[in-house]
Amino acid sequence: MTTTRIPGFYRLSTQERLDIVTKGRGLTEDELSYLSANQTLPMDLADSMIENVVGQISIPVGIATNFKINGKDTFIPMATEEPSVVAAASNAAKATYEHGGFFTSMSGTIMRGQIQVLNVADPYAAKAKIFEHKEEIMNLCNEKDPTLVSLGGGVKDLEVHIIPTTNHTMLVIHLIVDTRDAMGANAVNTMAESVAPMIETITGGRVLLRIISNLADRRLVRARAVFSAEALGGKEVVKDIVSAYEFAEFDPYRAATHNKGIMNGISAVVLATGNDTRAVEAGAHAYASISGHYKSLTKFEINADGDLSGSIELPMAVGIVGGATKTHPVAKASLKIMGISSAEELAGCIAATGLAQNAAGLRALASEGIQRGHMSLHARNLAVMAGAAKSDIDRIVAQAVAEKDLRYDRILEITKAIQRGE
Ligand SMILES: CC(C)(COP(=O)([O-])OP(=O)([O-])OC[C@H]1O[C@@H](n2cnc3c(N)ncnc32)[C@H](O)[C@@H]1OP(=O)([O-])[O-])[C@@H](O)C(=O)NCCC(=O)NCCSC(=O)C[C@@](C)(O)CC(=O)[O-]
Ligand SMILES: NC(=O)C1=CN([C@@H]2O[C@H](COP(=O)(O)OP(=O)(O)OC[C@H]3O[C@@H](n4cnc5c(N)ncnc54)[C@H](OP(=O)(O)O)[C@@H]3O)[C@@H](O)[C@H]2O)C=CC1
Repeated sequence: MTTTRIPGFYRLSTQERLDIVTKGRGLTEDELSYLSANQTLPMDLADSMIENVVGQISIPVGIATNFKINGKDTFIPMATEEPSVVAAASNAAKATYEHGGFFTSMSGTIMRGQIQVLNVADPYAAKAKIFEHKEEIMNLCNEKDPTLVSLGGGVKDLEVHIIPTTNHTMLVIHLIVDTRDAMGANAVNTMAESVAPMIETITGGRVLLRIISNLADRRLVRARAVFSAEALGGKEVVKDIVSAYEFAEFDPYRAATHNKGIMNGISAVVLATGNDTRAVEAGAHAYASISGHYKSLTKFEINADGDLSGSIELPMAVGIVGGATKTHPVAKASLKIMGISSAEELAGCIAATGLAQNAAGLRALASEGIQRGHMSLHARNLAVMAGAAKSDIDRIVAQAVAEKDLRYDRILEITKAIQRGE
């Protein structure tokens, strides 16, 4: 197994990095070409993915290093436009490596499909009738997806919720569906639509919406890791990181930013693997407020040795089949780079990345502040904006960092001075 603990990976050329990742992962010439040389999709493929296609936008894919997940060294592909995100994830993962890295678990691969029923005169009696017909309802749903059922998935149970609203009391039936290695929205929506007429006959009501819920609270992923106090800058920094976390736990204004930091990591891996970023983000934020109070998705504590003990828990509706996961060539290559063979394994890696990302952000915030690390990497973008030649970028950034002035105006001045030969 190739180690992911590769000091100075970021100082290598893109070709050297690609060679390391390819080694032992067996990427084919085609996969390599989509990842690096030929970065655009064939237009016919793009046109078959979404509607009204006129072009494509490329987002860089970086590899986060230093991740050991459930004992396995794992390269993490991250698709993001934001500088310092990949560096930060690698940095925090480095602090966990000697403590065994990240450990993950999953509550299952269960999604909920909701069927909204209106105009039911006697909702409690209708609820009882639904359960009398439970087997019939489940069988009809499962007939719609024999592949999923043959893989051990399909509808496993039903729930009936009675929801009083301003104008009506609604009956909402939940199909509890095991979607295995698929995210499952199409599979669940097909089932919910197909069973709607039967639900109307049983309840005497009118079915309106038939759709998956993105609050995937039966598809929870958990990850934990110990971050070395020494690597984080000492025991005082660890204490301050815990205080920073407590701020997010009790103040929604801070929690929104704290969780944004987590999603920097999560959405980047979700995107790199061709999964639905909106579905995961909606699930994460809904889960963060499930107690009625919007909170942190992570927890940070000080363990008995004085190191930082971090954990994360959130819904993770991602697949390795379905959606764009098998059609987008870079998504397929990303799964191969990670060495992933199940949706559950992918969810664990995504949660570990979110946890690392958050720990890195909090470490910076609780010590030197976010701007040094983030802005010194963002300064490269500013130099490009200022019209710098590629060969001048390192020099411009080094000068701005030395001056501790990373404003665009100053970078523009430095760029112009270098271009004048000064
Ligand atoms: C940026 C660093 C990592 C520098 O940190 P540093 O201490 O200067 O790094 P270092 O030179 O000591 O290197 C340590 C390790 O970091 C990695 N590393 C170091 N440099 C690079 C690089 N250029 N490219 C790739 N990887 C890099 C690399 O793994 C390296 O290990 P090594 O390879 O040497 O064994 C650090 O300052 C950091 O973690 N900052 C946090 C940045 C961050 O969180 N960015 C996210 C964007 S800001 C935001 O949106 C979220 C936020 C913060 O608002 C959320 C919140 O409020 O909670
Ligand atoms: N609210 C939301 O989040 C919504 C999201 N979406 C979109 O839905 C898409 C995801 O839906 P999804 O149902 O996952 O995609 P697909 O329908 O593309 O794939 C799921 C299907 O793949 C087949 N399959 C083959 N192997 C497996 C396996 N090992 N495990 C599970 N299924 C397998 C199954 O049956 P079979 O072979 O019979 O197809 C299954 O129904 C995403 O593109 C998402 O953006 C759509 C609507 C709403």
